[in-house]
Amino acid sequence: MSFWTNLFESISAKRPRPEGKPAVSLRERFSALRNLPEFLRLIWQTSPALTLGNVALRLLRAALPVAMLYVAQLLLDSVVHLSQLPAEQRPANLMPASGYAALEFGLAILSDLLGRGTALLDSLLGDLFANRTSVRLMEHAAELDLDQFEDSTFYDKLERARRQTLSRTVLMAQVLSQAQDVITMAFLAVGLAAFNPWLLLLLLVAVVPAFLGESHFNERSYSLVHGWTPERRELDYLRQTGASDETAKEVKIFGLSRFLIDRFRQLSDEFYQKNKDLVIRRAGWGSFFAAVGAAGYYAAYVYIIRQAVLGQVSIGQLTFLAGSFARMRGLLEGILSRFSSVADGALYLQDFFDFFALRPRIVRQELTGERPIPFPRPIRQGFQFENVGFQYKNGAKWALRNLNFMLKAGEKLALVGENGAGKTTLVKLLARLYDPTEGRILLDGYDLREYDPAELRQEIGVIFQDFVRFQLPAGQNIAVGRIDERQNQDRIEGAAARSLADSVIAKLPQGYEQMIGRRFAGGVDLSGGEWQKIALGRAYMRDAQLLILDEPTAALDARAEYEVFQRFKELTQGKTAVLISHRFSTVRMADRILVIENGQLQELGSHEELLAKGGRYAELFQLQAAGYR
Ligand SMILES: Nc1ncnc2c1ncn2[C@@H]1O[C@H](COP(=O)(O)OP(=O)(O)OP(=O)(O)O)[C@@H](O)[C@H]1O
Repeated sequence: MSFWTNLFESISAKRPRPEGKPAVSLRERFSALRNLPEFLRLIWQTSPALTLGNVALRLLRAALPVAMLYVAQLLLDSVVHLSQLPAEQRPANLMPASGYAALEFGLAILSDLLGRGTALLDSLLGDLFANRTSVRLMEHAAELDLDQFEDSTFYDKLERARRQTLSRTVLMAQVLSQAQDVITMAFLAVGLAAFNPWLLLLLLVAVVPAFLGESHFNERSYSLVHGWTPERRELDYLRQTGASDETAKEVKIFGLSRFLIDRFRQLSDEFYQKNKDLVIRRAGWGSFFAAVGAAGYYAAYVYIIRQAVLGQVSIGQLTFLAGSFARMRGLLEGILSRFSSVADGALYLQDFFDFFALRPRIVRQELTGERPIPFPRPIRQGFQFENVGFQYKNGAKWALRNLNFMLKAGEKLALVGENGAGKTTLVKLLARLYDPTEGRILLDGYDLREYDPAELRQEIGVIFQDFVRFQLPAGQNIAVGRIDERQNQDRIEGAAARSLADSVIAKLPQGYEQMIGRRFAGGVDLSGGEWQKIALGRAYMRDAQLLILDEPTAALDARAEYEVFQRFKELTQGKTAVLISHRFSTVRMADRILVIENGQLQELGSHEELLAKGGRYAELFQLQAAGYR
């Protein structure tokens, strides 16, 4: 005990632990193995036929080594027997030996075929499993809440779960090979134990140190990689920012590439150094343990040869035993070292399952016991904010507080306020991307949380100021507003006409089929205002009862903006709408205007009322008007 403890302490003496990240204990590694049954279940679900085939081939392969060794023993003994016959009798007695030789040849061919068969099934099953897993990861990520995406520990989890997609297929092959080798071992052990059980013990002594060493270094490397997840994310970010179409413009103008490259180099060098120390120590100790293993093997070999010399075993048995011992040593070493990589794989699986264990919190809730509450069509009263307050998880202050007002059905409400006042946050609460931290929002008398979030979102169309520029054909870029209608060309063109995107698309060489954005071959990029018209088209694509436009016209020229809003009033007749804008020419078209300051409601009323009141709105309006005079 103390020898090994000292040994391992000396191995790890000079290695600083990755900052703040505790190493993974052997117990944790063992307990991570409990993830394997679930993992195997997932593999089985991927393809029962491929899994069964794989297992069957491996079972056959497991029995082959002992069969081959045994046939070799018979062959040798019969050759020795043959050599002891008078020369003239030999040709007539060739049969058993040549039969064994043919059998051995057959087994060798079979072994090769089975090896290739399992490799093939492994690769097919692995590919299928990796694809299914990626799909499941995407599906699950789609179910989660926005604030979960804004949490960096969540991202680290997602990152580790994603990164391991490939290694999971390796893990699968390892688990299966492990089972196969254990069975082969069992066959060989029976033969060896029948000869002398002490040889089995010698075998363990020869191999266990190598296993412990391997296990120790695997644990170190898992801790290192695990502890470095945030930095690796940063590395990816730097790599991407340094060379992507979205950032190239600013990186060039500001001359940022040196800054980004230096940071990348610094981080990657640091990781390289840490990893280098580890791999060097691992190689050194690995050689030492291999020597211990070899000494054990040769001790056994000498013993078996001695028995042969004493005439206690035949030459055939000598080859069988020496072969078995060598083979078992190889197998046992393989099993033990694979055990630690399987245990590591199982630790990574923990990240994977942890990610799937995350549950969205924004779901339908039963608050009044009346369920399910169908979404009102049409909305009769509107959205009532009752003392609504909201604080971002990672935000120090309240983004919104004490909000009390009614967004009436059919009303066009404009939100006005300085940068960071809380306008976008209010809109996110309406779409239930977040739930209020305090207070509640009622829709026609029921808490928003009582409606099905998916149904709610179907009835709300939001175009955010940072809308996504999808790298898709123009028509599809509008169709994302109602993706199930993407084949409905009339609807797409109707939406484009309302948002003025039709004139943009008319100028594109391939019209609605034109790929936009620069990411893919043949893509054409648009100006900021042209993109905005496309994004606005998404709002019209959707037949929603509540339309929210968060600074939808910021990039539009004056004429386009005027036209957009003229149409907007007509086209959203009877619908409820919320507009966020910093342009008062737009804002004044709304029925009522809500002024937010520091997350609090400051004023609420029509343009005329607020001007007459001479408060904050009047002040901001005059300020902007003065700029035009
Ligand atoms: N995801 C987030 N996590 C933490 N804080 C946030 C987050 N999003 C916004 N905030 C903070 O909440 C406050 C309100 O932000 P919000 O985006 O609602 O402002 P806004 O009125 O829409 O501003 P702008 O006119 O600049 O678009 C700001 O102080 C902002 O820093």
